[in-house]
Amino acid sequence: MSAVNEKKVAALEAVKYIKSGMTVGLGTGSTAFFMIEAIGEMVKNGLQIKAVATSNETEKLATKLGINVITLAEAKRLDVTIDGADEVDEDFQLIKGGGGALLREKIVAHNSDLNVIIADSSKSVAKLGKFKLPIETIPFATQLILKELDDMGLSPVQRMKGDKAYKTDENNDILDIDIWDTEIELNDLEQQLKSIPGVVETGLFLTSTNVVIIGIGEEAVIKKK
Ligand SMILES: O=C(CO)[C@H](O)[C@H](O)COP(=O)(O)O
Repeated sequence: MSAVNEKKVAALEAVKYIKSGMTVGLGTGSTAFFMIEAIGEMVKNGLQIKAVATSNETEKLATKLGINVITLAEAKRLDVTIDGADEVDEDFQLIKGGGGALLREKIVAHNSDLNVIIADSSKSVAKLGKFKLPIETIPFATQLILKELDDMGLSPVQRMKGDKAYKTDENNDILDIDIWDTEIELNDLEQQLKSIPGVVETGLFLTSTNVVIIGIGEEAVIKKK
């Protein structure tokens, strides 16, 4: 079965967590797309929810599908958030941010009672780091952070869109770094990266995930913490 179908299988399983009256966090990316599409159908059939979007792209799609999108400030707290991931390991640790929405995604996950991650089978890994870890940086500091991360042996590459720097929804930059060979433990790495002034957030999601749903062939495999 194709990755696209596996994404859909995982998304359709995840939306079973959503009930009327809930406030729901909507993730970003091609897997989250199927979840948002399914919620749009459920809303047409009478489901009543409020939703917080993790990106402008997700907000646009959700609004188009008739989902009631509110701000995080209005929501205050979310019942459940469903989002994709670039990599997920056996300990529910993630790399996220391939789609550039890691900052809002991490804020929404932090403010959610339950975090459900959906992915196709290629995202399930024994060790994080084949996928380059995205780091969101303030443009004023980006070039100096590039040098600092290079000195740490993390081979940073600034993400580009054509010949211009890629910009996040918050108008920040993204540096993609190579953590595969680093001997720094992931929690320490997260702390070290976050301690560099100008680093806004990293794509390491180490503790927020409660449920992982992986599409494997026709089947949705559910793992709970
Ligand atoms: O973190 C993300 C966006 O910032 C996405 O969840 C991640 O990149 C996975 O995307 P996709 O479902 O398209 O593979």
